[in-house]
Amino acid sequence: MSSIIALIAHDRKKDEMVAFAQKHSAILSHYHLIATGTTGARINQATGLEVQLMQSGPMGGDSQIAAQVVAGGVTAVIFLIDPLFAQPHEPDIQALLRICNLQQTPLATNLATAEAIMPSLSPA
Ligand SMILES: O=C(CO)COP(=O)(O)O
Repeated sequence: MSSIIALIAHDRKKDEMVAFAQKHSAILSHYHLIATGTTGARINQATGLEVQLMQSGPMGGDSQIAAQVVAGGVTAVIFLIDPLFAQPHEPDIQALLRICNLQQTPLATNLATAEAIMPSLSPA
């Protein structure tokens, strides 16, 4: 049974992610949440939601989430990407995007898409 949601946000998107998690905390609370380190800590502080923390993105957190997608059980990845800022770990980011596409895992890389897929994640 798929029951994991992964949450990731680049630095200049973290406030957006926190607001998103607050808005949708009722839905998110039904899932096992995993997140890159800093994003997950911010979400936990702001919402009280339990979040399994991976490494920070630049330290391999995106790769850990990619491995979880391969392992199975990830219902969706919400990854708020900063399109205006180069990341030192760009290869890891591209690998995560590729793995999601390979595995047919729903992947939102901007807030508009994240909002659009949330109704489909609402538990019956
Ligand atoms: O860099 C990231 C994703 O590529 C996010 O990592 P943090 O949540 O640790 O800042």
